[in-house]
Amino acid sequence: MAQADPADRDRLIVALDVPSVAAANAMIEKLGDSVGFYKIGYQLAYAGGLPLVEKLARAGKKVFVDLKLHDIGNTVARGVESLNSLGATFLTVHAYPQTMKAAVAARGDSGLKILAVTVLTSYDDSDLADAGYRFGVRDLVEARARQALAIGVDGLVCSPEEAANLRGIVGPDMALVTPGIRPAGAAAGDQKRIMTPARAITAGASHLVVGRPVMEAADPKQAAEAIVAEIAQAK
Ligand SMILES: O=c1ccn([C@@H]2O[C@H](COP(=O)(O)O)[C@@H](O)[C@H]2O)c(=O)[nH]1
Repeated sequence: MAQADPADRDRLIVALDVPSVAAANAMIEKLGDSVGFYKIGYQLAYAGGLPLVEKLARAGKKVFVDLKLHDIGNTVARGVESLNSLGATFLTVHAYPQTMKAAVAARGDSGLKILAVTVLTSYDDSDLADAGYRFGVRDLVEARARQALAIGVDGLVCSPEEAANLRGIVGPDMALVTPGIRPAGAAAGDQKRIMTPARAITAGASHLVVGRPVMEAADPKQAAEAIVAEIAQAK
């Protein structure tokens, strides 16, 4: 397959959801140049994977640390300070005002960008009602996006279903990072608010987060390359 434009390639973020550093290294090796941006979340970070952030950054890859911080402001700030120097591009916090303010203040000018998780893509309106919220997904995502914008957060994690509406609210520059991506025919799994890569890009997503459709593919490299090709066609 022809070499992808690095700008298109870096709009795909592959979630390294694996149980060990050895499994992560094997997948990174397998994916080679097809992937330029990786996400490290709970599973790998808690299995000793945080040092991989620096290793990947030194190798010229971008890294999204998806720890979804949420605690009292002081603890969030100290956590962000510990992560500032790893060389990551993105760090997630939950979109609560105290949490977002603490994270934005603590990232300073380190270069780390704070992303606020609006409403998890595995949630629908009934999940929010079960959790005691009086808002549906669309309204809560929008309210949190407006708060994040006012606080100076660098980007939002949302479903691609909300991307077009949020792009109109936050303007062209803020990162809209969308999990819930499923190539045509792929199993949704526990994701409830999903779109194909092409539709997500057209809707205004800046980055697509993809885990299982790449990680569990028979040929992960081919799966990643197909998503990058879809991004290139849709932009
Ligand atoms: O709202 C959110 C926030 C984060 N995620 C993370 O993205 C990946 C998606 O993986 P898939 O296998 O493609 O479903 C995963 O690491 C989640 O923790 C999310 O899905 N939704």
